Amino acid sequence: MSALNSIFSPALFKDKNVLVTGGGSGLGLRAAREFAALGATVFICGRTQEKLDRAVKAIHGEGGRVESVVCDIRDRDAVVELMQTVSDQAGKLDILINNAGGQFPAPAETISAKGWQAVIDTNLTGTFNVMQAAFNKHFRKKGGAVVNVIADMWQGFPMMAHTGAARAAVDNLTKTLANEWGRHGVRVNAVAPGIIRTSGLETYDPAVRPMIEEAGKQNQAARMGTEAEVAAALVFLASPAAAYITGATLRIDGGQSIFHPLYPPNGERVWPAFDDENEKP
Ligand SMILES: CCCCCCC/C=C/C(=O)SCCNC(=O)CCNC(=O)[C@H](O)C(C)(C)COP(=O)(O)OP(=O)(O)OC[C@H]1O[C@@H](n2cnc3c(N)ncnc32)[C@H](O)[C@@H]1OP(=O)(O)O
Ligand SMILES: NC(=O)C1=CN([C@@H]2O[C@H](COP(=O)(O)OP(=O)(O)OC[C@H]3O[C@@H](n4cnc5c(N)ncnc54)[C@H](OP(=O)(O)O)[C@@H]3O)[C@@H](O)[C@H]2O)C=CC1
Repeated sequence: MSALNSIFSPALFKDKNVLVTGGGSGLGLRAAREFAALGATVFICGRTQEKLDRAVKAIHGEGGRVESVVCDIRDRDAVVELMQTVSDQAGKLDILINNAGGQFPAPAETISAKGWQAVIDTNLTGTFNVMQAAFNKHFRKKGGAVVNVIADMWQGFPMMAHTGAARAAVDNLTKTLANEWGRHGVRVNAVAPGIIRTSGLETYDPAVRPMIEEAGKQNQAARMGTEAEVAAALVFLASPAAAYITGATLRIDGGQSIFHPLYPPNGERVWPAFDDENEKP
């Protein structure tokens, strides 16, 4: 069935139910399409009905099974209800892709109290709300797999102090919950995308886009990542191929997070003569 040229077996997620938060757009939508194409029944959630409706239409158009639920992950009660809806409609949840999130670029000194709180509530508390509710309703008894989507914040996250702090916290939560829930058969991992060309980037102020375009080339691939490249990692970590992987964070960033001044991106070299010497046939 797959219109996505997936390298994974088409029945990989047959009889599996997957929840993708923020599945109405960008990375979440791409992941939802991949899971559906690989046989899963997919639930997507987000705050905006129209976005979810468009996503459902797209996945149905590809022959996939998908349901949508409007839910703000910051609202604990709504998240508990979301898990009940999955239970009522599908009986169980097997995989959680904790992808919903967002922030706004701003120098730290300008972030308002409300702005800080909104980003922490969304990316840290919201992500925790969904994991906790999924565990209590579904995973405690039957196990499952969680993949959290965080960000490349290992060198700090200039212009993104709020989300850098929240994502570092989720990196740590990933390890904590992998330990706490392992005995219940639950694996908890994360992916850390670098800069990925998605519709999400278009929500940012046009004034910062040139900076993002430039930052997107600062990696060994010298380009932004694609939604498909992140979705492939999400599928892998959620699949039985990753049965022995838990508490890990996979960086999908073309090497952005391991930037080294001796080997900057774009093939530039600090000592070209040395390089030329080595490259003689
Ligand atoms: C910088 C170079 C490197 C770039 C690397 C990029 C890597 C990451 C990319 C991505 O993640 S892609 C996109 C993901 N999608 C988004 O980020 C979408 C946009 N973000 C959101 O919707 C966030 O979830 C939100 C901002 C937390 C929205 O929360 P909420 O709906 O509650 O927001 P509001 O009620 O509108 O605002 C609350 C509070 O926040 C302040 N605020 C919002 N936007 C801005 C802004 N652009 N600049 C300054 N402040 C902002 C807003 O003003 C409110 O505070 P007060 O004004 O009332 O004090
Ligand atoms: N693109 C990139 O370069 C990178 C992205 N990321 C992260 O990856 C994830 C996906 O981003 P991307 O696809 O690029 O951007 P999008 O903005 O397209 O995706 C974010 C999704 O999350 C949903 N969402 C946001 N806040 C909430 C909330 N409180 N409750 C429920 N759903 C919510 C949005 O839907 P709605 O607004 O309808 O609620 C939207 O569908 C985000 O966490 C993002 O920060 C991380 C690193 C880099």
